[in-house]
Amino acid sequence: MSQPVLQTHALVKRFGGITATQNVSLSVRAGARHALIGPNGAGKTTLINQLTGVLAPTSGSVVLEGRDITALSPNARVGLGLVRTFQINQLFASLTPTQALALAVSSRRGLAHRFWRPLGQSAEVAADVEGLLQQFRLAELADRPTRELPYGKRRLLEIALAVALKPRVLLLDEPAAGVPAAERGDILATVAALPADVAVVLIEHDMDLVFSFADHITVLVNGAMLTEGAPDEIAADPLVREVYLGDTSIVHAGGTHG
Ligand SMILES: Nc1ncnc2c1ncn2[C@@H]1O[C@H](COP(=O)(O)OP(=O)(O)OP(=O)(O)O)[C@@H](O)[C@H]1O
Repeated sequence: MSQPVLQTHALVKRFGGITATQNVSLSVRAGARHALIGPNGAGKTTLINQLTGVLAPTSGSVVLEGRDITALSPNARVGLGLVRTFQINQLFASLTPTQALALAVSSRRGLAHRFWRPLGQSAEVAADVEGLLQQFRLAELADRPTRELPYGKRRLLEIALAVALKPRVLLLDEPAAGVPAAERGDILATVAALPADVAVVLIEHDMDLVFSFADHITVLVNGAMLTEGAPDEIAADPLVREVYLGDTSIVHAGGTHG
């Protein structure tokens, strides 16, 4: 068993009378493929926001590689290797994938102030960018403005931008959401091929993706951890099936992959 790389200890988040995170103690091992699932309103987004530092917990702590990061800003956490996927904003939409990735790679390498020099001046940056374009199946569209890319390719670029920062822990929030069926294969394949030494925490409603990807699943219900375990244990768990009653996807996914 590898060491935990990311942990929460008795995390609690209250919004007025609502407890959106109830005493959650999560442990993500180095290199894990860890999925967080739960019905709508289970508290997945609230938990991720406390991991990234967007939300401060009411009580409890977040620990990255043994270091308490509960009080650190989102940027400081990225610097320590806790990275979530970017939403491509207006600025990035006007850049090409090559330019956007060069910006991300340069910022990791501490060269951001030199980014606006013509590309190619830093051979190391160019090599990193080329590798990411290949890895994320973006090479053919590398020099088109991002806003012209098919939706699935934009989602791939979002993951590539996060990977460009060389995370220790990568938080993937619904990478396949809204992606048309024809483009989903690319997402599944690239997510499956993420570097083995990076721990990946996936939030996803698509149970086929969850069960094809995860080696460990934590189930949240009403802000609390209902259970966790290997995918086959989760798929066979009567409590989990009860929570998903009426949602046959988990039964189907467990039967297919579990
Ligand atoms: N800023 C907020 N203020 C008040 N209540 C909130 C806030 N954010 C979330 N909540 C509440 O906390 C609970 C958990 O919400 P959260 O969005 O974390 O769930 P989720 O599992 O991500 O749901 P979904 O799968 O629908 O995105 C819900 O009851 C929600 O209404």
